[in-house]
Amino acid sequence: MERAGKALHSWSSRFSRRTAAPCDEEAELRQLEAQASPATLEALNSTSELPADAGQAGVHALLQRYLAAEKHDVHSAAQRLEQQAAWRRSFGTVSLPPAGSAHRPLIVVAVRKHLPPPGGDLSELERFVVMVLDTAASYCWDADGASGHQFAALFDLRGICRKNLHLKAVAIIFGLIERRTSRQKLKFISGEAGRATLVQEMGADVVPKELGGAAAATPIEEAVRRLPAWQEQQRQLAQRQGGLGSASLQFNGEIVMPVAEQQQQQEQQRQEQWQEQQQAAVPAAGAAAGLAAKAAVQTVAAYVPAEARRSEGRAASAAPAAQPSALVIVGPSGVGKGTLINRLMEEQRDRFGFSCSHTTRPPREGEVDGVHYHFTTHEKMEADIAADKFLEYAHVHKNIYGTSIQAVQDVADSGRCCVLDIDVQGARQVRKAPLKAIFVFIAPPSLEELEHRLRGRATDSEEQITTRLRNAQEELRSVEEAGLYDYVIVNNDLDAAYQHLTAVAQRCLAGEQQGAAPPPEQQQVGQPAVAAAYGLERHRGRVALVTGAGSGVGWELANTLAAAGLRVVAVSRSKPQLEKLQAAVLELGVPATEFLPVVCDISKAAEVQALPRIVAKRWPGAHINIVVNAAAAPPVDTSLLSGSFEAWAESVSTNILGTALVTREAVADMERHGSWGQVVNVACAEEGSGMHAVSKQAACAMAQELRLEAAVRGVPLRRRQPRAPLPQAAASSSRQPRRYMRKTSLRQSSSASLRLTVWM
Ligand SMILES: Nc1nc2c(ncn2[C@@H]2O[C@H](COP(=O)(O)OP(=O)(O)O)[C@@H](O)[C@H]2O)c(=O)[nH]1
Ligand SMILES: Nc1ncnc2c1ncn2[C@@H]1O[C@H](COP(=O)(O)OP(=O)(O)O)[C@@H](O)[C@H]1O
Repeated sequence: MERAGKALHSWSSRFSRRTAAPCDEEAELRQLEAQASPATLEALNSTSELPADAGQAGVHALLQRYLAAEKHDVHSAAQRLEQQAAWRRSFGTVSLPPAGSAHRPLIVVAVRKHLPPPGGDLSELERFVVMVLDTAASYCWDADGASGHQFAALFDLRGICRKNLHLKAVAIIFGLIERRTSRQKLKFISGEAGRATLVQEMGADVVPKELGGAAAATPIEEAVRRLPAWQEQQRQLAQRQGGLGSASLQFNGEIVMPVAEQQQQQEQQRQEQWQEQQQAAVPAAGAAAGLAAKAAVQTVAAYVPAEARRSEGRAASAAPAAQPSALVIVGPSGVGKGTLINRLMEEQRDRFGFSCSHTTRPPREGEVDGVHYHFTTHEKMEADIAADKFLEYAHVHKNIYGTSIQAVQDVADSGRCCVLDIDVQGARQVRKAPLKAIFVFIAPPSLEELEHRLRGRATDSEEQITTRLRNAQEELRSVEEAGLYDYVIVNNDLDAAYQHLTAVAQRCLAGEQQGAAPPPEQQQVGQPAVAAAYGLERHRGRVALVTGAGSGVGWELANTLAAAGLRVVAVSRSKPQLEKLQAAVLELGVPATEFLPVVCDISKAAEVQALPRIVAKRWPGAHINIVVNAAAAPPVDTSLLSGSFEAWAESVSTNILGTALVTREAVADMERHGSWGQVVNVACAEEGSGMHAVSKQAACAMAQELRLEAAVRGVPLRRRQPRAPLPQAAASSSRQPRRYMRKTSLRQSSSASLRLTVWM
């Protein structure tokens, strides 16, 4: 409050210094207030332009700003004020779910051409988006976790097209969203199917009518005023219903974005066509070498994503378009997993099949062998485990439980989505296995309620209940494990929990896979001697993305890295060049599964953003480890005095912006996976002339900026000399190899979730 007051004071005093002639401010203010509509004045109280708690003084300071902007013409200031207010009202809506609904409130921001108000400045837009996100965030991280409210923000981009695109405004919005949300929480929705998913996931009572729901939406500014009362009402309701007992169960909300459909579809189609061609071209013999040779991989092959199966030499046509992902349900005993799963099975038996586990625990009354469990003995189970028959197994509540590979295979063979009910230890193992799956943790509203349900079920002895409750506390803590679960569903109201579960289950049917599975064990390929020659041994099996791979240094580096046994993503605008490179790489004996050529224009954000997805699709569980920025526009016609504007623009957009885009997306991919990596910028400050030289100097300066930004994020910097010069192959290009690289390393000091090395 005090800080807000000070900020306001300094802001308004700055303003008063800028005011031209002294005038009767009081009288002007009164006139302006008289001319403005009461609704507009009322809305100013909660405007995002003011620091919180700015009060009446803040509103007056704001009105003074309008007066100053209109050179103290009260009538114009009033008009401008109304214009701004109308713009703000049109900006978006909030729909608050009715009391007792399990759905989260939805903020819908309509992104349109007139994003900034007529003549308005972009900083207001920035403040507005911040307010929307902050409102969403503050409710996501609800202080005591009692109400468990989560907001979702939906940025409706359907009104945007090439003709009316206000690029800077959209860039501001995306920048702010990216900084304030984890990408896992960001979803892109498009088309009719997307809309249906939106209604299903968010609930018809919060999705506005125009998006297919049934909610009446309120303008954002008005809803913001109603929020405290609404939240209080929900909190009281939650308290009456028992509340969410464990603070550890808080998790944040999601940002949902419908994107300009056409653009997304085109981009997707282009990438998919290319990928299809590449995958069809994979020769069977070489491909098999690239697959993990674990028993589980071969046996649950139906779950290995289609592209990997194709590369095993099976007929592509034999595989359905989207193999469902498995649905892994985890949660403490008595939370309601069985109840939820049974309902899913009853309602959608033709789509979902239960993986019947093995257990050494004796059957409960009514349990049927081969239906609820395969009941077995310790000896038999241990022998089967030793014989590698299990995908996972664990000692739970003093018994052994396990999922046999056969159980999953049986369901997969029937073409249905396989549902697993397993404990936390089992979930960790399945995460590491190459099984395409979505992981859901079912949480109780409170430990008391859990105990109540366990006793109410009347299937366990007092001793068993005590063991199960003790274990439950440990199991609940697993919710915080990074990358373990994709969704947490609190089973308070059974119908609401079931509705959430079915929404997730639909994603399984669509073959979606989420989360950050660690890379499966990889068979080492490539030539150890090549790797050793360039000091690349420790990078073998890692994913290196090389831009500018169609020619020159990029070509040579892609070639060499692939030969050394790295998985190479070769990026170029030229498909014919990539085809030639692919042929050359395969000739070196590199398995086709380890080389992924991608046609991509690195100066186009949408295309670059697709790269991590393409990598994950080709190598499930893997992500970009190394990025080599070797792309550069041709240094032709770039003279500063006589060159063409088009050539300058190409130099800047490829050499500077493209390099920055690829770096940002690659580092984000590393960060998402809590992993370390390298960024290699192939640049030399003294290279070329004209705009080309300027762009290369800028690429060098980028290293310094990267270090600064990384330092701000708490990633300390350490300079290091390169251990090895550029691969010899690169030396064959016209430049001296050593001058291409200056290497700097960034390391996180403690609890390293991100270690980043920058080479320049
Ligand atoms: N790891 C693993 N856990 C399992 C498997 N089958 C069941 N479980 C877990 O074992 C725990 C005890 O299951 P159960 O004896 O049926 O008791 P309930 O959960 O209280 O109904 C639960 O957490 C189950 O999710 C399995 O195949 N593997
Ligand atoms: N949302 C809920 N509200 C109240 N009781 C529930 C709810 N969900 C499940 N139950 C009850 O809790 C008990 C335990 O459920 P169960 O499905 O056996 O749990 P789990 O399979 O996770 O051990 C059952 O008696 C079930 O009817």
